[in-house]
Amino acid sequence: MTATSSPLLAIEDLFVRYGRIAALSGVRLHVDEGEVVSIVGPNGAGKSSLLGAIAGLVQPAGGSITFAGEPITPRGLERTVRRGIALVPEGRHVFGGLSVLENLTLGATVRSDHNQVKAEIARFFDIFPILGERRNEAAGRLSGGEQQMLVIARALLAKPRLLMLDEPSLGLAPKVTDRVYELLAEIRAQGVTILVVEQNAPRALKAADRTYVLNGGRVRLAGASAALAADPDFEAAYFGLRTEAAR
Ligand SMILES: Nc1ncnc2c1ncn2[C@@H]1O[C@H](COP(=O)(O)OP(=O)(O)OP(=O)(O)O)[C@@H](O)[C@H]1O
Repeated sequence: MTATSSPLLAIEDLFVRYGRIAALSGVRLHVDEGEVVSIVGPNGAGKSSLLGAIAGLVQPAGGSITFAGEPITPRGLERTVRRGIALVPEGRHVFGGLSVLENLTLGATVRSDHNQVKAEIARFFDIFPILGERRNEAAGRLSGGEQQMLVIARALLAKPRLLMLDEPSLGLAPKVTDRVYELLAEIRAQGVTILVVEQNAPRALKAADRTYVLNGGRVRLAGASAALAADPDFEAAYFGLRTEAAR
């Protein structure tokens, strides 16, 4: 058992390498239960590698990841889901040939409370009637925004303690992005902890309690999102420039 004050997710000195490429070099971060935490950074900063390591999909070259007091070792996604971690990867991976309903049902394969699952799917269709109306249509025919809602709902049906999202606003119009972030606020209100990766820094800073700025595989700046939004060093950290303080 963990002490109640321990973070839900704790990462110490994490290294990830792909051959000679260092994707992460000594990352340290934590996420407390009930928090929304964002990781922002440009292309190639190491954001997806970080989520991959937490999800047990990427083998770290060093360091430790602890979730709910237990070490995460790369043993595949199903094990991760059973642990209580759900990952919504970049790029809205719906099963295009399967129906909307079949996609949702797949998210709940680790559960045996089938009536509860049905009730949760019905609730989702209440919130997004358009997806309810199209429940028997192929998911591949939905718009990008609808597919994003569907993959988030599918991840939630595994009843995660930690929901991780990789660039949920990528390629979506601002209004659709608003809707995605409204959905995340509703999910947070249900008590789910959220770790969201974004290149869209203003959006992430608005949504998250705390933010880490990642660049070149290292955390360059971290703190309460409101404070970072006003920090004159924020842009320099994001773009990997030297900050005033470092000069
Ligand atoms: N499978 C891989 N093989 C080799 N290099 C990789 C692999 N995956 C990522 N990299 C490299 O590792 C570094 C970090 O990539 P990563 O995808 O984690 O960053 P990111 O911040 O998520 O970027 P993006 O926003 O472009 O997805 C980059 O230099 C990238 O080219």
